Amino acid sequence: MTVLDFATPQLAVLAAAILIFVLGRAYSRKDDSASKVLISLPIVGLRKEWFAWTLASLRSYWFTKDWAFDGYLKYGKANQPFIIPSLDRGPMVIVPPKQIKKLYDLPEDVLDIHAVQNVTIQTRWTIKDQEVADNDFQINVVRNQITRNLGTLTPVIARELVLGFEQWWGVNTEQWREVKIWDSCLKLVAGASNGAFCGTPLCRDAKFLDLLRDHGITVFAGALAINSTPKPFRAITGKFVNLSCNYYFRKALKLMLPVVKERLDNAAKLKADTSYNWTPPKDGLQWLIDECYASGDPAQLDPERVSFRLLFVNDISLHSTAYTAHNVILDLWTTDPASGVVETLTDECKTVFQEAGGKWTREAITKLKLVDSAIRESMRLAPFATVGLPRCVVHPDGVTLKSPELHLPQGSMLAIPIEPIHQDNDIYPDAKKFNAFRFAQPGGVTDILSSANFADEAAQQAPKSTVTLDNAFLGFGFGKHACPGRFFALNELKVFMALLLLNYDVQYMPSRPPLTNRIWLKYPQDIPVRVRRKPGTLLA
Ligand code: HEM
Repeated sequence: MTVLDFATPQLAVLAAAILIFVLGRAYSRKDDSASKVLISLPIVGLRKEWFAWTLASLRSYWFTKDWAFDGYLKYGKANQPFIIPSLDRGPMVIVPPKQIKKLYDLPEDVLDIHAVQNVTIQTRWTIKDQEVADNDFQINVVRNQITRNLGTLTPVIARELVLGFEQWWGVNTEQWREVKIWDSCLKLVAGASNGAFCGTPLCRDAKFLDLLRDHGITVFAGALAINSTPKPFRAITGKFVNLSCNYYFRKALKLMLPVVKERLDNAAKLKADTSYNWTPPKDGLQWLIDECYASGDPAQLDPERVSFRLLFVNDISLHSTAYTAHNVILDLWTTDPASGVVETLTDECKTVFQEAGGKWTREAITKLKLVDSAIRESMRLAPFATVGLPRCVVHPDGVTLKSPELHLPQGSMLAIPIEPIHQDNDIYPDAKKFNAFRFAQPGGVTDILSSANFADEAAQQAPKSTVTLDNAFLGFGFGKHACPGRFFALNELKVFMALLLLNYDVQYMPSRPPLTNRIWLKYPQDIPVRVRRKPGTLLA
């Protein structure tokens, strides 16, 4: 017997003891001054047991959704904030619906989003070029040029979606084809979005589109893994995630760099000589380059940095849009076929398309009111987070709420119970049901807003587009940091649905395939769906 053989059981016990202690310390919030005050709030999910916070944090991996609904019914609806432990974010103060407006309109120096976002996606490890995260003028491009130019971009998106559907869903009008719905939505959305972001050849390069998918998922899943690792060990997870993100970045860079360099070269020549024979394309990449020039900082024109900005816009837009498209498909083709919902939507698309002279333009797309309602309804039922929109109280004096009187100290992490609000029967009658036309009916919206919780909102009675924000529909966020890409996303989703409804049959599924819930996140399973091209179909 060697010394090692003898020592192994003792060493294992010692190592386990140290690990439990470190984990206990890491997840324990007792030393945290913010937590001391917050502990006075009701906590859902915490048991009276040893290492209570550690164990509750670990359980949050499976039970966050249950806790959010329990706490919402017990406290949130009575306008009482409550806490749920969370593996990756520590104790989260769940804001009751009536307090959302007051809190989420507070200035940045009181309630911060940037530091929280940097932690949420662990920019230190996931974003190779920190300048892209810190000086994020790609957001301006989304908010301004991309949104203002939807007229130019809509035919491009339609063209790429037609090609994408033909490639991934096929053109056979006789035989059904099985497609993995999540992956095919990712491919379709990546191609269409990049038609608008950077045009051909990249938007048709299947390898590039897969890399966008892989980089995005590595950033988000990697960040979740880092945040779920006890603090003393985060650098280990971080390094691993960093290597994975860089691997996909390098591969995507190889494909992006020649395109970006050519653009920068042409843009520089045009700047130097206005008679230079080149018309700048109207797309996201070109507007990014314009912003780089506008910054007055030559370092922004580095081709690798510009490429990373393009990749970053994909990171923040691809999965959320594909997730929504995938949910709308699952919601529509699990409605009762006898309800005629799919046929009504198809008729709307046919009428609008014919009136527009057989072309999908921005103007035509805005007329698809029923499709818009179906998308908003699907986003209501399946937001990507059970509790989301995290913010941190950063002001040294904290934040004091009135009725009920409550002080939230500096360091408090806030989040909104998105799914419980979206599924509250007092706000949305028959809330668990997918009612595709709920938001197209003025009466339906009035009923929602005149519910007891939202009586102060009852004035807004018009039917609501998916891009309209309110504190009972949080799919695109709320307040000044609500999604600036929502106009682009909705426009793209409507083109997507119109092309699908006009050109493909989808086989009805017996029941709505469930989403997977892990911590606060909801994500799709890659369900096979049977599709077939309609004969004599209308394309773009
Ligand atoms: C259906 C698709 C989408 C969904 C569900 C979605 C959802 C959201 C949500 C909920 C937020 C707010 C996060 C918070 O307050 O903490 C957000 C922010 C953001 N989204 Fe989207 N998004 C979508 C598509 C897009 C697209 C297509 C783009 C870009 C073209 C985009 C760009 C952004 C940016 C830049 C922010 C950060 C805004 C800021 O920090 O001020 N999103 N998105």
